[in-house]
Amino acid sequence: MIGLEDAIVRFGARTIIDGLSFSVPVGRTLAILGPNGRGKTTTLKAMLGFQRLDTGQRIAPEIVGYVPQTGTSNQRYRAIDIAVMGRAAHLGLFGQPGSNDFAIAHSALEKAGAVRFADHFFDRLSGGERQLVLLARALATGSEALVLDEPAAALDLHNQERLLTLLNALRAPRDKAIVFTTHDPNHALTAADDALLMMPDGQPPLFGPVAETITPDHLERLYGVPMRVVELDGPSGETHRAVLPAFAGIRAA
Ligand SMILES: Nc1ncnc2c1ncn2[C@@H]1O[C@H](COP(=O)(O)OP(=O)(O)OP(=O)(O)O)[C@@H](O)[C@H]1O
Repeated sequence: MIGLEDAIVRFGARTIIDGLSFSVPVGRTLAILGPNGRGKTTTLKAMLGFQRLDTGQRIAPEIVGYVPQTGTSNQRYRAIDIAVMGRAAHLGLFGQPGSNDFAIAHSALEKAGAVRFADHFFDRLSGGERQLVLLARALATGSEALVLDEPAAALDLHNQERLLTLLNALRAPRDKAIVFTTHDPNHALTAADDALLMMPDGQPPLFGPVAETITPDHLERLYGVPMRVVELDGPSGETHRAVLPAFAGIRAA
């Protein structure tokens, strides 16, 4: 289980998180959505214990797999070395990773679809490739909780589809609590059970199953953009619901 209970976070005079409560049990996936600067990353950091709470409590297991937003790195580590860092919490203060830790890291790179650049230097990888390596590091922790900050942000459409397939593969055994942030409501519809909508202008957040939270009305309030629902045929004939901003229909000048 991972989440927050009555959490308040203030930066100076600004209250970014105001009495937020939600929890994600093992077996469920939560998508967090909200406008830029609303507090999604701050919420993840609060859950991870990287951000101090003014009041309230974090709920989290001792080890959490965390995939931060991709940053740059000038450290000359290979992808496999980054993945094996996920084992750090199991090694003790001066412990060195052994062959078992490297085997776990290698298998995590395989799961994340990043094994082909296991021996490449991290700082030479593209933003999307780095994100896959950081996902492997999170998987290598073996934690029952996985927290991903905008995992699709640097990915092209093909790799977004791969990431969503991967998130669903991680979700399928129902043995992890998974939390990810996204700016695309369709990612929530595709790969999450629940959604937390961090509404603007001091409005209370909405938390619940995606079928009840990812609706045009709520999304219009969330982003201030008119939204439409479209029904799409899936590969095996089933119907999928997708949401589109109305600007997707704007005629080009
Ligand atoms: N350590 C800090 N000190 C002061 N202000 C901060 C700090 N960290 C974040 N903020 C501010 O808190 C607000 C929320 O930031 P946060 O990164 O959580 O937003 P976000 O919803 O993840 O945004 P985005 O969608 O743009 O990534 C922003 O206005 C940010 O500038």
